[in-house]
Amino acid sequence: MKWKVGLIQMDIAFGDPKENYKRAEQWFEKAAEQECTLVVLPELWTTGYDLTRLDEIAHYEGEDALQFLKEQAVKHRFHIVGGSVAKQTADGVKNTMYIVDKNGRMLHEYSKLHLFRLMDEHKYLIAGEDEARFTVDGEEAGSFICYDIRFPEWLRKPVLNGAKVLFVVAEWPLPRLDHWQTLLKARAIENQSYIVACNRVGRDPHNIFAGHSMIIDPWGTVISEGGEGEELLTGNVDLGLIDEIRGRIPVFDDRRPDFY
Ligand SMILES: NC(=O)CCC(=O)C(=O)O
Repeated sequence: MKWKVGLIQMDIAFGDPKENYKRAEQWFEKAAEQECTLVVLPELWTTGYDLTRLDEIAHYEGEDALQFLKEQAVKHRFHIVGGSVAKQTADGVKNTMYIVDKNGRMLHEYSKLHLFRLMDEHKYLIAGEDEARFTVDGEEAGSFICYDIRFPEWLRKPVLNGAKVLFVVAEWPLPRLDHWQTLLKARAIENQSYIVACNRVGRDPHNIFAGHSMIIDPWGTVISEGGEGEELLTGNVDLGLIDEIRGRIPVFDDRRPDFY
């Protein structure tokens, strides 16, 4: 399977879903012009980290955000890894990613497993308990949200069940840009998998965000990397490369799971 992926490295209007829908719609137009076949949005792309106003701005059961993603996918005939949105549930608000295919079918829902205390997530959000593994175009993949990438054992899990590409959506601040780049490269190399990671840019009242969205191949080579401004970052993902790399260094055959 080959995809032309488009990473929407956008700025996000703080606490203003209506404005962010408009912006996302324009980015989707650009992705269609570039003939992308799979498009990725960043974390919390409708609200940003306006956590104190979630009562007002979180999406009731995620419904309107999911509907928007489905319509855009059908309109442009591409798959969408829908970043994440603040989903209001009966138990509290989750940081939730939706993945929809080009026919407007929801393929997968994943809520962030690891809440990031440094940005107060633990005070306003509840953690998810979903599996990270899903299938798109018949290919196994994994879904992760930002801080999740610091937990290698969590990214390993879908890979041990066949995942070849790991999608990451983020609002990762600039002061830890080197962590972002290093962790993503390590996750690609150790898992011999593609990493497709979309980060936001711009600033909110508390943070400046790093951009530097990345597409990394299973050898750890960075195929495309964004700068620190808004852009649609594109690159080709060829899942045929996975078997070649895993054959070159057979890490998965050489594991000693009896010891760990
Ligand atoms: N939104 C996040 O989860 C940020 C994670 C982060 O910045 C980190 O250093 O980890």
